[in-house]
Amino acid sequence: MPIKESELILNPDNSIYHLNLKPEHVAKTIILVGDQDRVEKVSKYFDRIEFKIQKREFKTHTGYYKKKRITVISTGIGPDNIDIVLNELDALVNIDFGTRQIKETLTKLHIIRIGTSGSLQAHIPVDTFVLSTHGLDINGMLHAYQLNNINTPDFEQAFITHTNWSPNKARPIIIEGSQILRDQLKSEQTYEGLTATAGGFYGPQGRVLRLPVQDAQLNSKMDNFEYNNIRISNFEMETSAIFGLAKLLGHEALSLNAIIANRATGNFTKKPALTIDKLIKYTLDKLVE
Ligand SMILES: O=P(O)(O)O[C@H]1O[C@H](CO)[C@@H](O)[C@H]1O
Ligand SMILES: O=c1cc[nH]c(=O)[nH]1
Repeated sequence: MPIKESELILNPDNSIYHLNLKPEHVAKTIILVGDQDRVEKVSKYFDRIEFKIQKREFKTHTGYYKKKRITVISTGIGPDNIDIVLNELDALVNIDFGTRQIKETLTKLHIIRIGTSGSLQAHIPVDTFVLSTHGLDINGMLHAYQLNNINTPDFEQAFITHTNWSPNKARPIIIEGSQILRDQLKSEQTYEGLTATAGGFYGPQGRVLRLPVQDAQLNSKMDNFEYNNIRISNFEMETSAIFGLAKLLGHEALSLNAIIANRATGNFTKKPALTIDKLIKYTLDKLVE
């Protein structure tokens, strides 16, 4: 059965609804960034840019870095946007837009997030890089899908018990990132850890300006949680959603974050642009090693 027009939505030019891309516009290696202004900060290092487009917060540049074809796309902020970007990217490579049928031979994408994040550990200072071995999903988006054993129930239960997680909030889900990409992208320059992905920047990450949060102790409970020598390293808003959807759809995904805030010590970087630029260059060079 062809997928209905209301479900697989194509624009009049046959590009996919939000990303505005056609299948020939995407490389098999995808870099995802949150901020649309970060797309140029990646593609300025390309030897050649073959395609550029933007719709809403979703800006795409495809080009070549040292002979490797790479697409860089901005996702905007949050796991809800990751639902759009991952589903549309997968459709671009794995659904025939002419017949509206799933292709018989599926294409596996390599998806790498280059983000910014707040460290939860005093020993992971600002201006360092964290590579996420796992994503801790506390925002709930992935519960819309059949998780098909991609998660780790014992690890999740240990976290729920340790934090006395409120049953009124979405059940936490823990998903491992790609081992292939981890081996490719790690080095002595990267800290490794479990990255918590929240559905908001303030209350959902324990920040208090004027509104009290449901559990004022949650961040300190998170920073001393440990399971099989894995600790929660950092907070941001996309990684677990990328890991979950990539795994369900059969893609490899990893996440690298520049640490711009340290929540344990309360400080914020004085040089966010420089640190992000270093992470971009680090990632591009690792991808072509
Ligand atoms: O800098 P990006 O990649 O957007 O990532 C982080 O910054 C945003 C919040 O300021 C969230 O998207 C968070 O995940
Ligand atoms: O603390 C932080 C810093 C960047 N992005 C986040 O989501 N949280």
